[in-house]
Formats: sequence, structure tokens, C-alpha cells
Amino acid sequence: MQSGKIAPSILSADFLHLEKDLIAAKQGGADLLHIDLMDGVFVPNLSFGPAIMQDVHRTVDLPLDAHLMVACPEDYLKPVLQAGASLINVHVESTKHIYRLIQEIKVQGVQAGIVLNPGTSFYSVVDLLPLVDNVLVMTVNPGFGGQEFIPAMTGKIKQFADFRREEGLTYRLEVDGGINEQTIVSCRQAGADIFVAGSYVFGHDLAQRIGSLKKAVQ
Ligand SMILES: O=C(CO)[C@@H](O)[C@H](O)COP(=O)(O)O
Repeated sequence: MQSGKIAPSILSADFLHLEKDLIAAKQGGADLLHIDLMDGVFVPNLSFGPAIMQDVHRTVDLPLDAHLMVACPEDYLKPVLQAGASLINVHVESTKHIYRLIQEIKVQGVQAGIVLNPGTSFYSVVDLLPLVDNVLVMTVNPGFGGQEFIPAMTGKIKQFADFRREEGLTYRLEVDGGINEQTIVSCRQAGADIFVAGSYVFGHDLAQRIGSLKKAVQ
């Protein structure tokens, strides 16, 4: 098993000193940056748009993992590609045509991922799994940082990890929400590879916090 990757979620960064936080995240050992795009419709919160994402891309040399929490993800594909996404994660609940959208992302030469809300089951996305590069299991309700981890989600993570092994698939398994030094351990044991962390890392000593997460999943 490869070491787990840590993806700080810039939603919890200090936006008045974003450059400083981005550089500290890179120097502190971040493997990629998680970029939460919210439209206030799919989730009851607004974050920032592709223009900020593009600034992040210009500022720091790390892969950008875009998490689209928007009601019309098709409309965001081009702007997010132009903003430098390496991986585009789309909520399966946000579009009637998730299969087509995943195909369209892959044609652009970037990685394509699906995201599942806590109430969305493993079984509902099985047919997509041979196609995707990434599965993101939400371990909180999407929309806000700083929420409490939902322990029942580790069962869902395990379903994806078991299926991947049984079918010889290669998608990565990402978790997002309430990740800290304790919860990351149960996600790792269930089979997750990429760990998004917002409030646990930003607003603290980033190198120390990223380091302690990495140590837990090495
Ligand atoms: O997608 C989201 C929230 O919807 C996350 O990426 C949060 O930004 C994670 O924040 P913490 O739970 O780690 O504080």
C-alpha cells in the first residue's frame, strides 16, 4: 500500500493571506490542494470561483483537486480546466448525465472523479467505477468546513476499497470532512488513499499538522 496523500482544503485558509498559506502548505508537505467550488445552490454556501483557483495555480506548484459543489457542473468544466485542475470531482447528485460528464472530463486529459454525499450509496455508482480515476467519499454533509466526521462513512469507504481490489480497478479513494489525527486512521484502515483536511491544518502550524496526518497514514 502506498503512503496516504494529504490534500489541504483551502476553504479554511486565511483569504487575506492566501499566498502565505499556500506556500506554507507546500513547504509543510501537502501532496495536492483541494479546491472547493460552491455556488450557493447545490450547497447552502458560497466559496470562490475559478478565478481564485487560477491564482492558486499561478502561486504554488501543486496538483489542484477541484471539488465541484455546484448545481450545473457542466457549466464549470471549461473554466475549471482553464484554471489548472489536475483532477475534477463531480457530485453524482448534481447532474442527470454523470457518465457523459466523466467522459467529457477524461477527453480533456485530466483526471475525473465522482463525489458521493453521505446519503448516496456505493451501489448507486457501481457502473461508473471502471471509468473513473477517483472516488471522493464525503464524510460530512458538503458545504462547510469544521464539521464533525460521520463514522458510518467508513463502511462505505471499505465497500469501494473492497470492490477496487476484487475487480482489479485502480481508482483512488479520497475522503473529505472532519479529518484529523484520529479520524484519518479509521479512513486509512477502511482503504482510503487521499485525505482532505481543512480546519485541522489551516489556522495552525501547517507543517506540524500535515506532518502528523502523514505520519498516521504512511
Ligand atoms: O468539501 C468540503 C466541505 O464541503 C471540505 O473540503 C471542507 O473544506 C473540509 O473541511 P474540514 O472538515 O476538514 O474542516
